[in-house]
Amino acid sequence: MSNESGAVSYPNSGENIGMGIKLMHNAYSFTFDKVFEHSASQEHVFIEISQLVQSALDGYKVCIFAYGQTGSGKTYTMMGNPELDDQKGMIPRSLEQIFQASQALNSQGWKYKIQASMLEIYNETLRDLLVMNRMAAQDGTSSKCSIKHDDSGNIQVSNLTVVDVTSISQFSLLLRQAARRRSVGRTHMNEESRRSHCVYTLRIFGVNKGTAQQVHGVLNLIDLAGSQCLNKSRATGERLKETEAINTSLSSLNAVILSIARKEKHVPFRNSMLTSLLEPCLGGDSKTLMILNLSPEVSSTEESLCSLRVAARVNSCEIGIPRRETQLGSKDGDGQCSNNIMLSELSQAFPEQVIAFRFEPLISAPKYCLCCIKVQPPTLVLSASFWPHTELMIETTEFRRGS
Ligand SMILES: Nc1ncnc2c1ncn2[C@@H]1O[C@H](COP(=O)(O)OP(=O)(O)OP(=O)(O)O)[C@@H](O)[C@H]1O
Repeated sequence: MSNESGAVSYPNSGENIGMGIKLMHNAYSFTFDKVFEHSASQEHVFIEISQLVQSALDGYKVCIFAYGQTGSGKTYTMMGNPELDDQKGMIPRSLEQIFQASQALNSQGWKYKIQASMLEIYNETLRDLLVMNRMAAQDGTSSKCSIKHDDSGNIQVSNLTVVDVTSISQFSLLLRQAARRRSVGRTHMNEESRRSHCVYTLRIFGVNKGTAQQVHGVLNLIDLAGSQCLNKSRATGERLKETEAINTSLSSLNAVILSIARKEKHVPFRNSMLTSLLEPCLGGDSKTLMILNLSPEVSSTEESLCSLRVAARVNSCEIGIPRRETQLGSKDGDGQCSNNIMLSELSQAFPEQVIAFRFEPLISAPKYCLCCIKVQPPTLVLSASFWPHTELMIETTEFRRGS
């Protein structure tokens, strides 16, 4: 099969196979963690991101977003056709994996609760895609969604419908409902263009009855509206207003990415709804992955080059250390752990390096096993296992961002 499609080609020798992409016959060349050729299947793409999805079940905040020019295949990649096995996109596949993996963990004492919410940002307004009474939401008689920052810097969306999801079929129904409600319009570039940014959120709460360990992970899957040159779009009226709003919010996203890449003190997260909502993913302790969709047509070269440059900048961003949200609930009687003592001992041993910790009583070990994940800049993680009245044991493991 040819390794060239329109203005885009892929190196077929050397160390960049599977990671390199070239535009306009080698005029511009880029390298990313992974580059898929146009013939790659949905399954093939999902294999690459499945480990990241899995880490939401382990208690991480995970954000996966698709970026690219209008008509380049973002919605196809993220949603695809959920009814057809080979065309299912990342969103239905992620939910299936979360459900299957959570069920497999039942045998180890884990019980999970999964909640879903779905919203779109249309012309700088938040719209709840799962609200029961859509008419009331549209005519303004129901409470409007808005972004709230709590005292600990976390972001909440007020008045957003959150649904407990108990099966894959129920989630599919919610996806269909959201897809029907998402703002779609016909444009010069795409028959069915999504005119909004869409955020699908899964909150995952896990409790282990045996160990009293709790995890709270979040999986954000985001299908951004497509960027589009105004003069190419031939948009007028409502479509023009939408295109301007989309381009403005994508410019804000680019400004945020540039600011993070330059390690500036002030990052302009609050300049748009999109960047306010993405703040915890881009500026915090999440594991974040960007999927860039490109149109291979020669006529799209200019847009493709802009998108590739944005992606290269994202690739160079250091967004912080992913943090796992997990804690040990108290256990009765025999199982009571002296957490505070152990933690303070450990913190004294390694001041300012302890960024996260988890308790994992091993089956055959004493109840007081503490596993501590420690970070030593730039990329080394020390993990220490600690039993009271025994020596601190330290081992080193390599730490990779985004894995
Ligand atoms: N890999 C693919 N295989 C088959 N069809 C595809 C693929 N990628 C995109 N398409 C088709 O191309 C068209 C445009 O794709 P899609 O709507 O996903 O683009 P988009 O980037 O989401 O556009 P917009 O930003 O305008 O919403 C759709 O008809 C879609 O089914």
